[in-house]
Amino acid sequence: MPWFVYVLAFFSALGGFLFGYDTGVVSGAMLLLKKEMNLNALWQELLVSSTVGAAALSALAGGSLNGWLGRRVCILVASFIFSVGGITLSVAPDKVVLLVGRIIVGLGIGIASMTVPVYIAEVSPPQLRGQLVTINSLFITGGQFIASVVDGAFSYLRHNGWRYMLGLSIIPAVLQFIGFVFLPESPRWLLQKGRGQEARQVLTQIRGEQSVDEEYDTIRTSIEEEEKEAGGESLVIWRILSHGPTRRALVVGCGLQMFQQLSGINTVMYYSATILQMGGVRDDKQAIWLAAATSATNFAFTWVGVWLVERVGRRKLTLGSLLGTGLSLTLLAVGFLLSAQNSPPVTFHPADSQNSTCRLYGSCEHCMLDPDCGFCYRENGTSVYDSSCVPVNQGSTDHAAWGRCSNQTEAAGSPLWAYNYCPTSYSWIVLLGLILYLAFFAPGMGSMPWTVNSEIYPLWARSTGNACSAGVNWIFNVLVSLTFLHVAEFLTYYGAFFLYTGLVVLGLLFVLGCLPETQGLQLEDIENLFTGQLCSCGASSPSGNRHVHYIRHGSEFTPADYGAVESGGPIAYITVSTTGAKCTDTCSATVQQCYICLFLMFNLICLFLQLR
Ligand SMILES: O[C@H]1[C@H](O)[C@@H](O)[C@H](O)[C@@H](O)[C@H]1O
Repeated sequence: MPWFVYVLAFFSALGGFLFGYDTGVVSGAMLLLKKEMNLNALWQELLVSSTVGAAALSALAGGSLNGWLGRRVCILVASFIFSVGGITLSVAPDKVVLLVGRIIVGLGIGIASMTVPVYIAEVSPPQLRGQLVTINSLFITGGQFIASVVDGAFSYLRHNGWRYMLGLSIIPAVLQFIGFVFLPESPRWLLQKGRGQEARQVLTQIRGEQSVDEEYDTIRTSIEEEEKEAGGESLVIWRILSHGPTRRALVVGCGLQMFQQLSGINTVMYYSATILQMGGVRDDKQAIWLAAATSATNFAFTWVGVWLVERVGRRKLTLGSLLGTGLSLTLLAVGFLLSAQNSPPVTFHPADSQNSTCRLYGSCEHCMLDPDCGFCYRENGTSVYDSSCVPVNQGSTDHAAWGRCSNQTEAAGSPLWAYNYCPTSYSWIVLLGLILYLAFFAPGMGSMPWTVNSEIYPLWARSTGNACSAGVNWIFNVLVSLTFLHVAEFLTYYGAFFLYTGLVVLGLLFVLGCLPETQGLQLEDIENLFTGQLCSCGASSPSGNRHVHYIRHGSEFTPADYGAVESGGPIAYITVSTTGAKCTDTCSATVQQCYICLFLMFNLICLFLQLR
């Protein structure tokens, strides 16, 4: 395979790296920022979620930008925005400029997240496409990993450390910008815009020695057919919704992105430090480094996805991943449940706690679920004693508002402060669940939604389809990560993780019924997988869904006639048809499973509410 396609994949995947870096780096930067700029909870939330919110908006807008300006220009625009954002953040004199910088970076992330997979898919040969697009996911998790290491390294720099953390993203952004000044546009986009000559040149450049005539003709014919079929001047999104196969592809693409976020990946990523603290890691620095180990696990297992995607295919990889993710979430939930059931009681009621609500809680579990309270205790080996529930300091959650935990010292025998977690001896189950969760999630659900979305839409709908699905990903990202603490407050930690398990089960049914296998097919052939009913997609596979009819003078060939075809017998024509066979059976079974699942989830939630 010519090396040039790898160069293209590398430079475009730098967009994925920036996506991962900028979303990952903020947690460590926030630890320093909140002290240096005296940020209250609202400002901290604003600085974290403004980026994700801006990414959602720009991903949605990126669709028209992509169709209009092309993939290359969009990647150039995104890397320019990343550079401006990085510079703004690193020189920010106050929190308002910081907020502006975070919004600028978010705009870049949104455009990159929807353009890069499309560009890579369009320049890749079919047999390598899955692997090359999955490299983008590898760069996302790689960016998150490097961000956590940078966070760890600069956390020792009390003053201005955050400037380096946030500003370092300028390097890959500038590198990508310079690279794309010289790299070519997607040949498919060029052909769509009627720039056939340039498209042929680019294709020849990317494919090296190989002849490009066949590929060029396939793309051109399919664009001509698409134009006839999908024609009209109406809005692309409207054309997608009124054209059966693309509508189904959109449902599958958005559904996958939604379930990726609903399986709770970003609560696990953002709250890994809390989960690790439950595991007994109390030191801030140690927690930061262990959080780096969490993102390293996510990164390491994304490699497994890159390795497996062209071996087992997208469908099996996603199904296996969802199954493992569901089981690990159950383990996480059980770990939290056991910790809650064995939560240390409150044994000490300080005299000055009279008018605080914290004094009402009888155990650490209830105390830590209230964001205004924390648990102050002493420890003797594994047993907890002299424990109280007291208000947290509003300026920093590292201390109590008053009393023995308000002025912590490292001295032996001094009381310990736990905010957001409880000391427990079941934390190893939670840690094991966390590692297994990432090991199963990363290779499939972490990367396949991006990979599958880059290939399931016909060219005319590709930019808009990817914009919508990336937008859905970001919207659910905000929803899940912003609601986690409230969900945990209402359902407890174990309830929240049981809820994610239920959602993963729904995702499993969705993938089982709706995700076709796209491995090895030309981008132009994939639309055919969506011609049947939505729920029959799962029955399709590149070979399984194709029924070849050899027809001679109106009658079908028998296997005995096969030789006649090969020896040039009297064949009238051959049709290759894609079928949505067994739709009704699969469909009603899937619907039934969905109802049962919803019913079970409802029961589980009721049970937790009663348990509380
Ligand atoms: O595919 C990525 C990846 O799995 C990341 O770890 C996660 O933070 C993103 O939200 C997701 O889109």
